[in-house]
Amino acid sequence: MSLIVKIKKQLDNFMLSVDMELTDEIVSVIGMSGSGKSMTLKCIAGIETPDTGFISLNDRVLYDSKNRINLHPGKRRVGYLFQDYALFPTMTVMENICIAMGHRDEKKVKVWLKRYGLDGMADTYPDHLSGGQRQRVAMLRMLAAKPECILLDEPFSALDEHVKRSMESELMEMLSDFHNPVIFVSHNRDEVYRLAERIGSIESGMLSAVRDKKDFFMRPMSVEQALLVGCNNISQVKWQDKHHVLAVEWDSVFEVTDEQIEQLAMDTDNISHIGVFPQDIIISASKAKSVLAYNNKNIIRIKDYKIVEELKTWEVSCELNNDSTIYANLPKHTEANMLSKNINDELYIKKFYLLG
Ligand SMILES: Nc1ncnc2c1ncn2[C@@H]1O[C@H](COP(=O)(O)OP(=O)(O)OP(=O)(O)O)[C@@H](O)[C@H]1O
Repeated sequence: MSLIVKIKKQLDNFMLSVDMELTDEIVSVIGMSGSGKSMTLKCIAGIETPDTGFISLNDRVLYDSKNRINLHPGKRRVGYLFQDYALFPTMTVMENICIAMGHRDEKKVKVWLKRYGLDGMADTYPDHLSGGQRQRVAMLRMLAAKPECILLDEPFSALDEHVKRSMESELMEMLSDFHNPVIFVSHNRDEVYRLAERIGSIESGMLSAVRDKKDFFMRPMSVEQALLVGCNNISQVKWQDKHHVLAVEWDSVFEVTDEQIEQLAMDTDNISHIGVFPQDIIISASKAKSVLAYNNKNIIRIKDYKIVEELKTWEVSCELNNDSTIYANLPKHTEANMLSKNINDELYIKKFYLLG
């Protein structure tokens, strides 16, 4: 079971370049808005045509610019689930699914409908279904066509928050019998972390190496990857010597260990920025002693701060002398009044990432 995609396509403002190989697994493609995620899926599905390259699915060539092969979308055996489901509005649920099967097997469809909470809805038209029901029909229709690969483009974005989670587990259940490649595009970090096994990001038009999801989330390597995984405190750096970098925007020196250098996937010359997750910042004075071992390194001095109550955390936005801002997160169980008493004028950085 494999999907090989090696394509280039000139878009309005940049060249999209994708080189990836999937087996029986769920890979998530993430990236900023407009980075080319949907275009990548459309090229695989055959709705858009790359300028050059090659796409194959289980050894069937879907697209090959050199040999002028460009299979019609209907012949690719690629299931594509859009954000807006695109059911045929003038067909009932039964008809929508049967047309994808290529034949009418009402008995089988009724079993599927029952299994996915759509019992008695065979004769209903899409207009009369809720968002979650339409989503289930679209998923069943996609699977009824027996695809050899599935592309999911923001499949839950049109659903209410409480429906999203149940649709997500239903989708995972449906996919548990699907031993073929799946590509999943979503803006929602939690969703990506739960569903995907590996992740790749599109940065400046280029798909990065597709990495294990834990590694991707815990060890961002570039500024874009850092922002995508929530490591949103970023500063440019200048090397002072082999073990020290100056974070320019924060006017602070950070000590780089040999271990960090060994773990780098790039040359230290290519390090341009430093990134810190909001949860890796210690802001309370009571903890200061334990971190004094940092010996005046990995400390950022602040001028002022504001505390904003978020749903799950306290967000502390700290203003620096040069007016830049650093965000720290504290668990919700920290009392707000304790918080304000304990904040001093220094932030202690527990962990930071060197970014290229
Ligand atoms: N047919 C086309 N020809 C050239 N460029 C296009 C075409 N369609 C879209 N684009 C451009 O391609 C870029 C990528 O669009 P795409 O929809 O793939 O982004 P995306 O990463 O899916 O964004 P979002 O997360 O906002 O959905 C956009 O800048 C868009 O203007």
